[in-house]
Amino acid sequence: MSETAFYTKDLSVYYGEKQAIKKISMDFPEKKVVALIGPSGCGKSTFLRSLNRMNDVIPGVRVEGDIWIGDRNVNAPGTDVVKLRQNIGMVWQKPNPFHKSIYENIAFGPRYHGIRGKKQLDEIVETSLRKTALWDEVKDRLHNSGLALSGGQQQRLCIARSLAVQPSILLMDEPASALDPVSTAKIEELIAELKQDYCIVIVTHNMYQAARVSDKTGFFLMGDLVEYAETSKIFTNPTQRATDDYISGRFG
Ligand SMILES: Nc1ncnc2c1ncn2[C@@H]1O[C@H](COP(=O)(O)OP(=O)(O)OP(=O)(O)O)[C@@H](O)[C@H]1O
Repeated sequence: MSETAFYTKDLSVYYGEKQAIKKISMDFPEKKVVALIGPSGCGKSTFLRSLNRMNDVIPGVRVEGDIWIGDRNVNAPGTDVVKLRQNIGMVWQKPNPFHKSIYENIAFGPRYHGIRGKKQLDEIVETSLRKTALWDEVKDRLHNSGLALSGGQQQRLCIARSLAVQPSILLMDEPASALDPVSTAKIEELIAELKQDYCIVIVTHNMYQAARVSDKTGFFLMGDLVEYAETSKIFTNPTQRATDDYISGRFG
């Protein structure tokens, strides 16, 4: 049995009057991958973004309920959101490196959090790039722009950038949907490696991908969490009719 990395309790998210997430309670184990699946508009991304308070920046959003990491409630008013996002990293659908060198993309976060020594920053850059299997591909051009990399490399750079500030949880919103099949396979391999050290939550439209990379899967429908179980169970023997209909392609 894994320890719980964090969990939500009755988490609801509203856009104005519209309730997009309905009282979701869900636990996320350490060193496991959890996939969030469901048809377009069911609330997967809204739920994911609420986990590190990214929804705070969207006007008109209201959040109710709790997110607990140990004995700290992410939604408590006194939460330091910068520290929170250091601990809960985020990778978006489209790779979004800074308009900076490969080195600076990685060093930016640690420097922001107070690390100044060149030797230490060099080490963080190398370790982060090694963790995302990019080091050998870029070690001779660390001072070239991150934007000169291929799409797949840019996405791995963005993952490396998240890792550089030593998170314990990584949120990934369709991290491979903008990539070609070879780059997608590399991201999936990387997820399998990274889960040795991190709790990973991934939103994906691709059910094969959910089945390949995740240990647990949650099926969302119209803001509800319909079913949440081991991935093998969800894909072979779901208990809910709606889950069965979705995974067998009868809707969505
Ligand atoms: N900024 C916003 N303002 C108002 N409503 C929004 C906003 N973002 C999302 N919604 C609505 O909230 C609901 C959930 O959207 P969300 O993007 O979380 O779903 P999703 O399952 O991630 O969809 P997709 O798979 O298409 O990305 C949808 O009805 C959507 O229209």
